[in-house]
Amino acid sequence: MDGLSSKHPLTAGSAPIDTPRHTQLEAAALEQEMLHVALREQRAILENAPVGIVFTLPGQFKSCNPRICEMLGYTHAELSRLHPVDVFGSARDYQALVAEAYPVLAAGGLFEKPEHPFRRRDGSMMWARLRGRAVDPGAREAGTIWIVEDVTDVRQTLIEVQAIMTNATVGIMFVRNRIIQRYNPAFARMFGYRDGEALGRSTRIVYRDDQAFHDFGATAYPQLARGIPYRSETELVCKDGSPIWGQLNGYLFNPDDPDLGTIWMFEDRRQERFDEIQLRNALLENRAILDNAVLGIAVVEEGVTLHCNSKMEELFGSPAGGMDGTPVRALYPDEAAWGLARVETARSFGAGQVHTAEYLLSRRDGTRFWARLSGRLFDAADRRGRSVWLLDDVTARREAADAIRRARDELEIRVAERTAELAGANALLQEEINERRQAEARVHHMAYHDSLTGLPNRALLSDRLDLALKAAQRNGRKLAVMFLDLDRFKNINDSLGHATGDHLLREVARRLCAAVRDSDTVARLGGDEFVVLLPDIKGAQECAGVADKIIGALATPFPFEGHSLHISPSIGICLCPDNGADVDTLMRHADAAMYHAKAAGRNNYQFFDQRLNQAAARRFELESNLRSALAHKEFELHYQPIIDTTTRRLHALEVLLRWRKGGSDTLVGPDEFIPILEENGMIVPVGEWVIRTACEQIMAWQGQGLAAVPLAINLSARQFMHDGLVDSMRRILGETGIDPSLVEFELTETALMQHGGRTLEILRQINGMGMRLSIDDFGTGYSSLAYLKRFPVRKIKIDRAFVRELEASAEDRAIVAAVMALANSLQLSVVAEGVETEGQYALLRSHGCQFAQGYLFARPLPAGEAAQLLASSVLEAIER
Ligand SMILES: Nc1nc2c(ncn2[C@@H]2O[C@H](COP(=O)(O)O[C@H]3[C@@H](O)[C@H](n4cnc5c(=O)[nH]c(N)nc54)O[C@@H]3COP(=O)(O)O)[C@@H](O)[C@H]2O)c(=O)[nH]1
Repeated sequence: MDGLSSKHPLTAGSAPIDTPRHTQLEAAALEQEMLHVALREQRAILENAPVGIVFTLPGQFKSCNPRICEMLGYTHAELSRLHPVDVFGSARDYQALVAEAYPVLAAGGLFEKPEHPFRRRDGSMMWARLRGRAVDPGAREAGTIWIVEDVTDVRQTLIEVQAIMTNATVGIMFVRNRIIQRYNPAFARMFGYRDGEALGRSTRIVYRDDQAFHDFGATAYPQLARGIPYRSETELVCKDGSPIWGQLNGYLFNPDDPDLGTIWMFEDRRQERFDEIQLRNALLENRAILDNAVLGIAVVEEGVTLHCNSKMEELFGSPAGGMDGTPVRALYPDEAAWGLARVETARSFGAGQVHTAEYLLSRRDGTRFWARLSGRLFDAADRRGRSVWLLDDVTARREAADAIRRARDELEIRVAERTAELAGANALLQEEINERRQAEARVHHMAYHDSLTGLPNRALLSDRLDLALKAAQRNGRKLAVMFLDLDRFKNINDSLGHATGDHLLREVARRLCAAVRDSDTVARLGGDEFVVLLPDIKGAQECAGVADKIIGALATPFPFEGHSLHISPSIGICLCPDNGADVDTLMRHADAAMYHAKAAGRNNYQFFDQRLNQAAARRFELESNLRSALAHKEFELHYQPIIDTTTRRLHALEVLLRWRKGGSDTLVGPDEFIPILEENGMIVPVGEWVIRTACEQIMAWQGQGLAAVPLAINLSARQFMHDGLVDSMRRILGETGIDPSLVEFELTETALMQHGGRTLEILRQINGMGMRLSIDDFGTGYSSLAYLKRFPVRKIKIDRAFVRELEASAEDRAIVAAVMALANSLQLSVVAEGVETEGQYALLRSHGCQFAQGYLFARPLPAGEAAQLLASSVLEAIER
């Protein structure tokens, strides 16, 4: 490898020349000189050659130039000592190259290898282009000359370029004379060609048609020729004819040598174009939306309207584009409104929220309208950044809302008023309901209770008795019904007045209730009639105990307004089941027993027995017969004389009613039937009949020429209370033509007291007609000086109860004396009734009694007999 050194100079290869000696010498010297020159030149070439030159013998470097040392990093001496294999990557690599090169070298050919790796002294690899030629192809040991060209950098560059080509996402194509020289995988993918498929083909294949191919060439190549890269976005076509849109960039390889061709890079921008189209469409759509939006839309930045839609301009009365670049402040009517809007907007944006509010805004012409604004920052992080605002004219809505609010307020007022009215009405209604309920309760209570005492009435008693009967029958127990009537209550009531009577009844009710158990029922049937129901009783003995208790309870006088009232009961007792098993029977039997108690002297109790039932039956029969008695003309009048005690002559006749029951011979006395007539009200027509008949009788007697004596006609309490009494009397007087002074009416104290304030008026009317009045049964009631003074009565009649014992009773005599004194002081006449003995008569006369009536003089006489009495002879008999 030192063949390039001076030890073994290479020959010039020229042949010896046959010249003269000196000439030969000179020629030789010249030749020598020329050889030296040539040798120096060659050495200079070898030493300065940019490629490595090595002369190898089998297994050794014979010689080499500096460049190869430089390439491999060895000194010349180091390299000379190496075996060639040392500069190869491995022995196998060396062997492989020798095996590859030897046939070529042996054949005298030039062995070439574009690149082969060698290992440098520092271990790094060097890629070199190898060219070798045997010095003597026939003699391997003659050695081989190798030219070694370092292509490491070029190779690296090629690798890098290849890598770029391979991995580029853009399509790259090398073109020369519009023929495709090379293209990368990306190009192949984009245009649908396989590797190498498009090589050598015209670039026409990427154009739509010839015209496009031509047009492109006409545009691009002149530009490239001027050294200006070609750039454009263009549409090409793929192998399958589909269009492909992309960015096309073209360059000349070497502007100085256009023939080297061009390089084209194509970036597929179909997606971007699609996105752009989409974006453009979206923008167009947005623009259309904005322009057609019913809301005003504006973009605002730093208090300035950047742009807005046509609706916004319309709302503010601005021409197209008139609001762009104008301050938002101008949209507000004043500084205060603008300031408030800013503060509120800043607060919302600061909180990362959309700002929504309603503001009064100002149009371009100064008019105002209410707008609902809704602003949103483009970037929530940039509070001072750009914002978009939606604006809606809500004036109409607000006015409508105001109208609705006003209407609602008015409605609420009206509703409140109406509610108040309704509440009032409701309260009234409620009050009415309550009143009605109370009234109903009262009515119900009244229906079942006695209004005076509050005790159960007949109806409620009947219910309770019915229930008690069923319970008693179910349980096999007894019950008792006690019928209770107050003795002489009528006298107290008539003489002391209703108020006293009422008070007494209430007190009696209270004491009765206190006397029995709570489980017993005390009822008031009316008047002075009470019933006590004992629903659970063992027998008659227990009943008698209760009756005694009641009698005891009422025995204590009842104090009232300074009076000490005495009352006693007559009690009739009836037991179930002994005396009856139903309500009617028990009530009827108890009633009958009560009458029996009355008959037995009052202030006692009597148990029912069947005989009483018969009496009750008779009473019932009487009552039913009485109803037809008047029509059947079964009544007749008897007349009892009243004599003047001074002359013992007939003074008057008392008219006494008799009932010829059923037209029989026996007469029924008034004590038996008058109470019944009073009870059923028939006393009014019967009483009128009595007055009329008596008057007619007088007229008849007068017509017969008999002496005219006054007639004393009894008026019962109920008759006196009847409203038609006075008219009836006036009618009878008129119709009979009787002298009114011949008619005298006898009224009991009871009757006089029962009519209250009307009594005096009626008495005056009777008196005013010329008829006279007297007080019957005087002394049995509450004989009051006051009414004697006030009432227009002429006469009082001492009850026969005081006359009966007159001879024996000093007390009765004292009473008669007192009555006489009273009558005298009031200038009243006195009639004593029931005079049966001369002794009684004498005593009465001695007390100054002017008139007397009794069996001593005459019994009540039929009209015929009374007419005879009127004859003087009979009068003589009376006078005796
Ligand atoms: N409202 C009416 N009441 C009338 C009428 N007719 C009668 N009466 C009243 O009936 C009661 C009973 O009357 P009478 O049975 O007729 O008894 C009268 C006399 O017979 C009776 N008398 C008369 N003298 C005696 C006597 O000496 N002893 C005795 N034991 N009885 C005698 O007295 C009755 C008259 O009483 P008076 O009326 O109080 O004067 C009786 O209360 C009548 O009032 C009538 O039409 N309407």
